[in-house]
Amino acid sequence: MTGSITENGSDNEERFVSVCHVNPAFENPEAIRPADPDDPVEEGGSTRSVSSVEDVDNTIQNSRSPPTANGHGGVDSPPLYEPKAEPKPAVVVVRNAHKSYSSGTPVLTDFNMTVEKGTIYGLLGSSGCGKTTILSCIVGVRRLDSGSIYVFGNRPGESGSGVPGKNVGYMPQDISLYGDFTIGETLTYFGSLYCMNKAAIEKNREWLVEFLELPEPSRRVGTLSGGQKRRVSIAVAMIHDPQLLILDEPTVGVDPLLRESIWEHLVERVTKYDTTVIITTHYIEEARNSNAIGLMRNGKLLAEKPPEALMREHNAPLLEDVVLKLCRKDTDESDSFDGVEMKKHNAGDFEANYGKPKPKDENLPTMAQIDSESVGGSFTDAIKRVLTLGHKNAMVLIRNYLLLIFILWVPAAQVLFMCLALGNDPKPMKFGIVNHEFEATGIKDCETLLGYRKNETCSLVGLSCEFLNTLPGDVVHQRFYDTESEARYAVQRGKIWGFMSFPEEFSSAYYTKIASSALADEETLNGSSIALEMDETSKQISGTLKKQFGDSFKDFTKALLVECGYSERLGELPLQIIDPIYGSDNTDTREFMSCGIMIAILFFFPLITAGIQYIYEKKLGTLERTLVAGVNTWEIMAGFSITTSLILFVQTMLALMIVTVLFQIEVVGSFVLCVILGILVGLGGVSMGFLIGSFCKEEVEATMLSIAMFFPVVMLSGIMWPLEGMPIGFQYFSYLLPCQLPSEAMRSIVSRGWDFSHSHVWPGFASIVAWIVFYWALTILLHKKNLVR
Ligand SMILES: Nc1ncnc2c1ncn2[C@@H]1O[C@H](COP(=O)(O)OP(=O)(O)OP(=O)(O)O)[C@@H](O)[C@H]1O
Repeated sequence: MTGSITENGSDNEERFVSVCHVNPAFENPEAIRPADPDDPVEEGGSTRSVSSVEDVDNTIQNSRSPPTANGHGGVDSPPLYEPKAEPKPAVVVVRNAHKSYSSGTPVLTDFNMTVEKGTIYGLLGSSGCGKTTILSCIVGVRRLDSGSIYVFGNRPGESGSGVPGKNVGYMPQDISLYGDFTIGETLTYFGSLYCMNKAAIEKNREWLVEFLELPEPSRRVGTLSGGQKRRVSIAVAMIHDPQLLILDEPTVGVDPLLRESIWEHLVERVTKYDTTVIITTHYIEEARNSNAIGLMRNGKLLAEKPPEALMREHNAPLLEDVVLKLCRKDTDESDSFDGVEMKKHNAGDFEANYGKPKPKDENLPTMAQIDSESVGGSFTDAIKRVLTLGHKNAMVLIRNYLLLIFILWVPAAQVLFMCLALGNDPKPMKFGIVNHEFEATGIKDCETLLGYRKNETCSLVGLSCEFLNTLPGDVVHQRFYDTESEARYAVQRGKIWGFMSFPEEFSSAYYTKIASSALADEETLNGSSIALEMDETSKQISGTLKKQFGDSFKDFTKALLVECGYSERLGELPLQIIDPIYGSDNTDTREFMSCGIMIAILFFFPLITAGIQYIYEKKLGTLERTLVAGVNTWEIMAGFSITTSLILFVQTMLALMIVTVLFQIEVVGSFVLCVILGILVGLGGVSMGFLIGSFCKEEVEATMLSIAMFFPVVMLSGIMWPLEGMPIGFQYFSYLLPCQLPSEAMRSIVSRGWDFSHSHVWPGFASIVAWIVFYWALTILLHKKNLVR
């Protein structure tokens, strides 16, 4: 949008057009012809253009000799109307404004500005001098470090200023529109944000499409050219007929004829409806049509006067010359301070008009007041805006339906993968057997031995094989070895997890032990023991194997006792484990983990997507536009939450179906409670996503932060491992995490069937609601304090 001095006339077509052909149009539209890069303007024998403030600055930097006035190609055409002599009440007043960004370099230094009601104020200045910064402070999306701004007599954001809100129309420098929306949808969306009724939106929309020569309203914004997008952006700023119109470089990339008609329309608006317009432009001569010019340089206002007065005062036929002179003067004054720009702001022009500014507010010019009726601050309007935002979010998702399908399925797919991989009892496990009973009987395999046993009742041969036969084949893969050293070597080679060895006299000794345990001697006791040697490096494997051996041995003993005419209860431990109260004998760790996993995924996935979407909207500029439309942070969050709740409903249902249908985990309690909890947890994630999105600048930052939080939260919330397994301090700390109590509540509903009133259930709901409130409060506070990056 800006360019360097064009020596050959072909560098920057847009600007070139503005210099050579625009201004005549104001006087003589017939003189307009399309831009021709090969049609440079003669300037003192060479072709050059010094029409933008950039050019002026560059000219000063590059050579201290000014270009001749009549060589600029600008035409000494009169402005569209004469400046008005009487001072009018001020709409925008800026006093002693200071602002710097995080880099620390001051962008605004002692900046003063006054914009009168019903005027066009042309803010000129080279690239990077702070024009956009001051405009964003005026519309209330940024704050000054010090100094004050008054809009319609109030500070931006104060009730009554209507700014941000209905009283201002803001066209940011960037396009800041949704590429997937059509032109019609875009205008309807912003019109609805201003709570306009359908008829008014329709009327203004039709007019703007015609006036700004927009393509047909059904065209998607993303498919338009840069200039067309810019015109849609102007239309958005005007859709609600605001009293204050702030346009940041609206004429860049716009056809000269259209540029002329935009200016004409602005003039008409100002004269007919007393609208106030602040416009920035790099095309100096274009700004002659303003009532007042504010010339900015390095964050300060060098002059603020009607263009005619400036030209008269500086005895210059062109506004460009005035700008040049003022910039040169400023540079000279700065240089006189040993090259350090320490010159205090020259507020002479400003003071001549409005008196010496004081830190207090008493010297403010009379303030224009707005019609308080027009400020859309009612609760009904807020609800309308929330619904409009919700509708917009839904449209964005529907337009990206592949993304929507992905979003709906991802949590369910993650639950599926997690449940497939985690919490199952390990199987099969290879285990070695050294059976010395084979040597005693002379039979070398269990199959033959068991064949013998079948023909006899209470046979005291081959009990080792009887026991091995009770071990489930899909859990324990048995591998036979002749000696312990062979089996031990196999363990050392990592081929088996351990081995068991049966003594030669195992059958008779074990029978003696169970039949007359009180009389059993040392030899009998030794002979009835099975020795286990194991690789204990994996507690899950060795623990599962030991449990399996214990269970199978109990079953084997009971069967033997019955076969030999004894009560099977002799084979039971004194510790009787009766039917479980909750869960079942064969409940695996997956059942324990699945609820926590579901909660963790339903929290973190929306967290990341919300954070990324928020940052995307920030970068796109649509968030800024929405805020300038008077939408509050809570309304944006509520609008997003409406759409997300529907998505979360589907996500929770799908995740629960995976758990119940595919993994056969029965939901003993209320399914509805589970769904509500899932949605609340997702909303908790969304709320935290907003918080993260507020202080992260880039999507990658938000993603990395979310990933960094995922594992600690999951690990410390008792999802993978019972809380009792953690150091006591961490156990208490885990109650402060957003997933801990909801996981416990979900587990209690699913596995134990407890209802909402249970002390393990309601705290899960209460804690996630508290977290949502906390995240919302913090996000709103960040926005209020302007700490959003
Ligand atoms: N968010 C930000 N963080 C840090 N620095 C910023 C930020 N926005 C702007 N700046 C810096 O502040 C200075 C003024 O920027 P600003 O956008 O207000 O200039 P401008 O006059 O509007 O420029 P242009 O005409 O090119 O749009 C520039 O140096 C810019 O790099």
